[in-house]
Amino acid sequence: MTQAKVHPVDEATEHADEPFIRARHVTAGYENRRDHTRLIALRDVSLDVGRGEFLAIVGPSGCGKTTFINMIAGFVQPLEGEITVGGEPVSGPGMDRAMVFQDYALLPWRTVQRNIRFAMENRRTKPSKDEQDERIRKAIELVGLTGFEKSYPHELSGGMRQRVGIARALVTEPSVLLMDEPFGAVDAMTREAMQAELEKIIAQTRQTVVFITHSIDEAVTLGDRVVVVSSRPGRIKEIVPIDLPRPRMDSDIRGSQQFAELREHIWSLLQGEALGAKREQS
Ligand SMILES: Nc1ncnc2c1ncn2[C@@H]1O[C@H](COP(=O)(O)OP(=O)(O)OP(=O)(O)O)[C@@H](O)[C@H]1O
Repeated sequence: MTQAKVHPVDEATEHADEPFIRARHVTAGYENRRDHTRLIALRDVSLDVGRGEFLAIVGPSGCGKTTFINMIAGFVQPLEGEITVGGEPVSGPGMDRAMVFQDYALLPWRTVQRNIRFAMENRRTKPSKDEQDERIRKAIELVGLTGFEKSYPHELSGGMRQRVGIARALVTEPSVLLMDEPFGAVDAMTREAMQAELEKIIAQTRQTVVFITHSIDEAVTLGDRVVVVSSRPGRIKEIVPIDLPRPRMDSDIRGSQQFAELREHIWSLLQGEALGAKREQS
């Protein structure tokens, strides 16, 4: 893999006060046409994400995390409020935003190279064939899959498949990377390796990242800030700044007192939510 220039934390957060993604009083939900009811997934969420910031989101199952990033992606429209990216209201999907899914969402009949090319096909404005080839080569190099261009997904491990998913997201050179529990399906060791690689990749590409995870460790390891969402209908419970130096995969940082305190604090916020949800059900 190409050696990454790893940036210190103050560089990563220097733009955090210059909002790039803005959610203003966003409420989202889903209509049930059969019984004419409406489920509110998220209520009155306002949040700014700085350009180049890595924002991690944690919260109990069903609190609306996926709904939130689907709104940034333009797949779901808010019932109330507005989301803007780079000052423009989000009205649908666009090349400036790319999603990485937990289940990789690769096309099994296509090679690695052709899965990545897929992101640039069927677009109104797309790069020339030569430019596409060059971008695919670079993306494959960035995620460390050089030599596997002609492999099919079934010939790859889970971690390698997700690297293809990441390369496919990077190849359109989006300004925003949306990641929905991207390492949830890989084993614990691969997960740690992928976290380290993602940290290096983002240090090079400098995208703004919104990253959903169920792992507090992962959120503290990767995030410039961690948003803790309450149980459904999701609201922002607390935004925790993570002022740890990078790279965070360093064992001195992950084993530090400060890391442990942040983990403990987020855990206590989430524990309250899990217990709250139980009380509501009984
Ligand atoms: N397409 C849909 N139609 C109807 N209801 C939906 C739809 N998508 C999500 N929901 C509901 O909206 C709520 C929020 O779902 P969402 O997937 O956003 O939560 P989440 O926090 O990402 O959950 P998890 O952590 O389990 O992935 C849930 O109650 C879910 O059942």
